[in-house]
Amino acid sequence: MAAIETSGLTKRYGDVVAVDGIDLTVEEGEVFGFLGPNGAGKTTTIDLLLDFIRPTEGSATVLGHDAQAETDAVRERVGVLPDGVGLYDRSTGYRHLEFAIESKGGSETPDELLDRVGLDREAAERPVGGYSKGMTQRLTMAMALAGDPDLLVLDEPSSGLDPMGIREMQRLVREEADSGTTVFFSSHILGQVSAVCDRVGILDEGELVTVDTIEGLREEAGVGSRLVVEVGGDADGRLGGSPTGGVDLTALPGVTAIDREDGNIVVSYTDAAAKAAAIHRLVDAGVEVLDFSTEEATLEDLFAAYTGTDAAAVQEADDEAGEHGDEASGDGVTGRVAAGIGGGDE
Ligand SMILES: Nc1ncnc2c1ncn2[C@@H]1O[C@H](COP(=O)(O)OP(=O)(O)OP(=O)(O)O)[C@@H](O)[C@H]1O
Repeated sequence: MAAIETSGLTKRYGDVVAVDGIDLTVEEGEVFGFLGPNGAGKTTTIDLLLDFIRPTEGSATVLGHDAQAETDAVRERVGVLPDGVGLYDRSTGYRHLEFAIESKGGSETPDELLDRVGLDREAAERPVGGYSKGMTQRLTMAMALAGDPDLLVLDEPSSGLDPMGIREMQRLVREEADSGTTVFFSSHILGQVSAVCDRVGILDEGELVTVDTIEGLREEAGVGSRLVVEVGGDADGRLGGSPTGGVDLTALPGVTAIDREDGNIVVSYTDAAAKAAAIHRLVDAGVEVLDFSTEEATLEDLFAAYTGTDAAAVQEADDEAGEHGDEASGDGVTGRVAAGIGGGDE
């Protein structure tokens, strides 16, 4: 049974097609990254899965239950970290956790959940109205973990976290996955998705443009990486004039092209294992390898290849998120991405 299955899932608001005929399967136990620029339709899709809104067309099942007809069964088994959560400002962190545990029929204590997300107990005694964005995000993550859900739905979970907070969140996601929980994780921050996800779906203007592993995406998008090998003076003789002469590097799995640039041999590859294999093959052929370096295709290149957007703008948003963490307002990052890559509505 799939953890999430959608068929032609569509949501229109007047002329705006927020989600456009999505067919998506997320397998049980996987960590699935739902990646897209702001305004791509990520939150709308999540809201459809949880029956916060109704589809214009199409259907969805969550953990085998119809998302619209069996909402209670779905919500019992799903932990949700929503984008822009509404907490009760005057209630303490503890009160929120007690409520979450009770409503999910959980057996854990609030302290256990606090420890898992790294929120201290003294903070949990205070009303949440005074929390920073990062503290709020940790608390809502703790609430999502209450009752040991079978599926975790995290909408931009790293929003407001500093780099260490982001790493802790990623560790939590992997821990949950290791214990069998399926994780559906939306983000516009590419590095965060690639660090934890088994597979990624890229959403652009409401359409699911591709679903694959990160490696698979690299291969399919043709934005491979390059190995630049500096070779000794007699290399040309050994290589017989062609880029690598009798040394057939293109036969290596994951190698897509061989070129010569400024006397160097440039191996383009989509599989990291090809790097060492190419060096060994050259050395075995008697070529003098003086030095080598790699130029990795960035995730920004990958994202740009799929969404036709500007990789530099995506990189800027990624950097911004990493540098400012707790201080950065989600809106600041949102505005920059929307302006840079044109996917937003703000
Ligand atoms: N209630 C609504 N009424 C009208 N349009 C809406 C509504 N909710 C969403 N939209 C539009 O649907 C599109 C998708 O929005 P959605 O919030 O799902 O995107 P997103 O990928 O989650 O982006 P973000 O990260 O900015 O939240 C946008 O163009 C948005 O303006």
